[in-house]
Amino acid sequence: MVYQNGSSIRRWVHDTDLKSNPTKIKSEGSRFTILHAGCSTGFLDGCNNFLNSKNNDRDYHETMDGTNFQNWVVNQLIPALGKLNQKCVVVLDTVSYHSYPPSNNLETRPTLGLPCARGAAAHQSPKTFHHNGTTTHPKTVANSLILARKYQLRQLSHDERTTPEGYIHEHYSPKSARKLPKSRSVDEEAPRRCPDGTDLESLSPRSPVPPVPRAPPRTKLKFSPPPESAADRADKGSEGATRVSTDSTETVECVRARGNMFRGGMKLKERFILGASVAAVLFTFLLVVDIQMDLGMSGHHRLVPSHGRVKYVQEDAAGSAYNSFRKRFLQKTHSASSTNASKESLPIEPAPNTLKDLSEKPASPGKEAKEKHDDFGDLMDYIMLDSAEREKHRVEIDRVHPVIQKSPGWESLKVVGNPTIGELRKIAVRENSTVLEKFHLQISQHELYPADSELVDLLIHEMATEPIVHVSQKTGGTQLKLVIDYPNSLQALFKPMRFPREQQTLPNHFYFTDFERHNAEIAAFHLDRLLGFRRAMPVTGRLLNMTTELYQKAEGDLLKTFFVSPSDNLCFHGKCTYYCDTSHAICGTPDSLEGSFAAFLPSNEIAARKVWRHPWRRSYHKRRKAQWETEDNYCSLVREIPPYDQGRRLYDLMDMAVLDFLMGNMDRHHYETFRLFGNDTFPLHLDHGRGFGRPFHDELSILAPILQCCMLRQSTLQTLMAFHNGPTKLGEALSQSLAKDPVAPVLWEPHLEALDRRVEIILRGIRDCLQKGEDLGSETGDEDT
Ligand SMILES: Nc1ncnc2c1ncn2[C@@H]1O[C@H](COP(=O)(O)OP(=O)(O)OP(=O)(O)O)[C@@H](O)[C@H]1O
Ligand SMILES: [Mn+2]
Repeated sequence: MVYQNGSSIRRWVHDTDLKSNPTKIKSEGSRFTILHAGCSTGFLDGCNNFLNSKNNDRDYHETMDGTNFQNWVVNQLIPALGKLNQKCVVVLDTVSYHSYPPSNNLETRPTLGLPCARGAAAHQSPKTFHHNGTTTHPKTVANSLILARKYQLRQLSHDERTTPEGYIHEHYSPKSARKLPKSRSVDEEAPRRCPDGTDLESLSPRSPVPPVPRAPPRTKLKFSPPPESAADRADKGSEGATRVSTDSTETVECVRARGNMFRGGMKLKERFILGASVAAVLFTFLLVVDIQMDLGMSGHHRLVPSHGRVKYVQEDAAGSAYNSFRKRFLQKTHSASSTNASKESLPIEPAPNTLKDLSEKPASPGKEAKEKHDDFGDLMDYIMLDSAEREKHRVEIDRVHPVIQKSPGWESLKVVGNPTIGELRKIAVRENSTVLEKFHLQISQHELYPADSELVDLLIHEMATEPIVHVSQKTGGTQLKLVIDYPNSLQALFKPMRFPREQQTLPNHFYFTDFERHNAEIAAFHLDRLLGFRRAMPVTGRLLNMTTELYQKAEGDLLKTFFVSPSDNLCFHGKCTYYCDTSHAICGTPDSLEGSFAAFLPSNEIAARKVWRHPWRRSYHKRRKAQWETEDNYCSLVREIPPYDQGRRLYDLMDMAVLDFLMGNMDRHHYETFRLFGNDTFPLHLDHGRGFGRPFHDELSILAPILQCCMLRQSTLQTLMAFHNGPTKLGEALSQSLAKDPVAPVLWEPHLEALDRRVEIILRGIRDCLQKGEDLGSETGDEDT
């Protein structure tokens, strides 16, 4: 069936088309049913039959019925087959109108259309598919190729109707979806006979067809989780193929026995080969489609063959410091996490009247906090060792690389050999250079700004207070972002507030379907600075007057998307790949709107950026796992590949993992560096909108780089230890830093508490790495941790 305007419910979405909005098709238009026959050389001439549907209620039986089908067979198919001048096998599925007149009684139904084409399918029990969530329509279970294919298409299209944002665009009955087309076990019991009851054997005086080898009946096939592997699919496919060949064989026999329309002298072997090759071609097609659709959201990575076989995580895999830490961690915090889980179960916490109320509440996990403070003295001792002693320790524990590393000399490089953009581009700071220009020119190979930078505060102040002169939409990325122009070429990237601070990640949302939070962008900048990374552009919050500062400064397409909501709030939705429609509009109260303003990065002319795929990127597919989740020694693979094989980059990824773990950001798919600094430069910390979503849950998998590689930059470890041992804990420090922001309090209190808890978890992970080394003597094949 084809819909005039495409179907809003059933759609094939190509990988490259994933960003388009499947809900866009509002009206499907007329529906056409196309009847055709094809073979290895293409569609048969004169076999096309286009039926304009009588209704649009998705039940095509109003249009397509036994009469139409028989007319088509008699008037089009048979003459077309005749013209071929060779013997043919016709493969059909088991829908009711292939037998005429239609009858629900499968056993007694006369088969006037194509007498024997139904094969043994009629003996199987009916199966229920759900259409459109409302009607239930009984069909026979697929045992022919075409129905087997239909089944798989449904399975695929269900997956792919899920946008990268995870929304499913059709009501889909998981019950029916999870049922596999029944295996041949039913057929095997059924006598080999034609559907009208005639015994096939009795019809055929010749020796019976030799049994076709079949795949052994599958005991159980899993769908999700764990994800269906390529091997599963291959199995399933071969099963389908076998079934088809069997059916075709039976069909051929019936046809021959009756001397019916397909009388001919084609050898049985040829027929079998023909049937099997048709099945193989279709199966290959299905597999290709499956692979294409399941590719990630973007591009390929040298580490990951795009359609590489998905392996399952082996919990006890050798070399998996990450898994062992996770196990130990989960054991230790089992009781604590159950209380957290209950807090999490509410999508939105009953918000306290004000955030102040909340901070006055006694801290809930007090009991644990009162436990003896672990100062991680052992880690401190390790830090104190000189390199010779560390080397000794390293040899003692048979480790191939040090856990904690003074970064290869880059701290000293910061002073010497740390060129700035201004120096490399030979652009001097002028008297009348703007603050943002000055900021851009001082960005250096190793950091965005020095610890004592005055420009950062100036920049933040300007972005928060300067008048807005122009507003336009930023292209790129998936969410709505605005480019804000101020006087003196100051520019900022604006992300609007969409949800209240207390809004948590919805329990059933994936990280890639999580909300974007403007306050996370602000807090991430402050956190990055506190941790001494200085790899995030300065961000400030600001309360806008939507009428005067957005609406009046916007133009063109953006302007057209402004409207007044039923509650008289001013709203707009802009144009973007997702969430840019009326139902995802950004609304003021009535026209004040909060947002984050990030200082704009230097233009491409001054400092172009290179985009890198993050080696520990998640799969962005709800059932697929990424390679790092399944590969025992993933880190050693990464270590071999430039730029991770030398210099600072791998240590920088560990830092990024620290930052992301602290704020619970799982959305680190790519990162960017400035090209002009080469490879030995820092990755920019950009895009933190999905951080700070689950304050009661600590997502250990974000620490995978650190725990799999067992490495951390020493300066980062020292910073974490300093926050852990006080006097000022990280949560407190962040709270103080954020207090100056115009939209303070920026974070909901539980996020600040989470920070201190997470600092300790990182330290425990590092300790685990060091200690695990000592256990190595008793374990085999674990040298790499
Ligand atoms: N401060 C900035 N100044 C200029 N460009 C920026 C800035 N921050 C980000 N960008 C650019 O805009 C792109 C999109 O930004 P960002 O990743 O924050 O948005 P997003 O909608 O979350 O994107 P995605 O959906 O790809 O995660 C970035 O890849 C980056 O190249
Ligand atoms: Mn993003």
